[in-house]
Amino acid sequence: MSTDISSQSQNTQPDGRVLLVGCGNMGFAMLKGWIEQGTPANRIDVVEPNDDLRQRAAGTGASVHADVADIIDGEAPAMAIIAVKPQMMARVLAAYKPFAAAGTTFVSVAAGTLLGTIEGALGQGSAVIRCMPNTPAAVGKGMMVCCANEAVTDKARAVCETLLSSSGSVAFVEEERLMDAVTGVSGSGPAYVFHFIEAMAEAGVKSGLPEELSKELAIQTVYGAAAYARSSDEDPGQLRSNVTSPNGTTAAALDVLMGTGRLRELVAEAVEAAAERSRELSRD
Ligand SMILES: NC(=O)c1ccc[n+]([C@@H]2O[C@H](COP(=O)([O-])OP(=O)(O)OC[C@H]3O[C@@H](n4cnc5c(N)ncnc54)[C@H](O)[C@@H]3O)[C@@H](O)[C@H]2O)c1
Ligand code: PRO
Repeated sequence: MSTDISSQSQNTQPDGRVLLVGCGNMGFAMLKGWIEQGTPANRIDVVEPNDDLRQRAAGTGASVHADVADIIDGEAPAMAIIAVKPQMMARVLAAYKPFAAAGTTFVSVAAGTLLGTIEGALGQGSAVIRCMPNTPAAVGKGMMVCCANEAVTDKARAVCETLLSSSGSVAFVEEERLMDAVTGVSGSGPAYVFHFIEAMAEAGVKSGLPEELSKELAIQTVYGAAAYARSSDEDPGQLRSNVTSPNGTTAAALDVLMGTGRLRELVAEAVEAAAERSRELSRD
């Protein structure tokens, strides 16, 4: 599903500034990732109306603005990343139409907002990429999945990949409908994993561990297992099997987790619920 465009010989740095619109949970996670991974802060503008969040963004060195009016008469950015709530997209995008007309490529991270809806709000023929990131982007370990409309040039696609890859892994899908399932797995996924960490830590306490120690064991176990799965040639099923001695402690636990109607079914149900909510948002 990924498109490897990073090997193209053309320059994939943006020919201009990068604009981030909305610097809440997801916007700030991406901003932090870009800057920590080397994107120069002095090339980034942020529009964020909330005073505290704008100050937080300013702390990265980016130029911050309370309102689009502060920048709309200036140079159009090469790329504008829109990270506001899906319900606000139409109103917010309308204010950025001049940039779209001037050739800015827009990257929307809004769940469930279709490429056609975004293009409609910015003006027909506008270049739009839909992206589903996740918050581990804040530490350079995000998963960003993108889908571009026909107006996006190969150069803009490559520039988008370069920018986003400073926050983690990037993949492109050609079929937009896949973005709903992507949202259910990697977009919302960190919340499932954080919940699993909470559950492991609570279970440790119930089994007699001190709270802080139990939390540390839960976090380090998830972190270590993910890092191992990432670097290993063996698939996760084999890695699980390697932990599981016949009739041992892990087997006793997996008898509980892998029973009929247990974790696999529960996760499938949760992922499908998120994907269905993404489809619903696209119909709003
Ligand atoms: N949080 C996640 O894990 C996550 C993951 C993937 C995608 N997303 C998507 O990211 C988007 C933002 O989600 P969030 O969780 O960061 O929400 P959030 O509420 O934390 O952030 C949205 C920000 O937009 C700002 N805003 C409101 N009006 C604005 C305007 N006119 N101009 C500029 N900024 C404005 C708000 O002040 C707020 O800080 C959503 O569309 C969501 O679907 C979020
Ligand atoms: N957070 C957003 C939501 O919950 C989109 C994916 C993760 O809607």
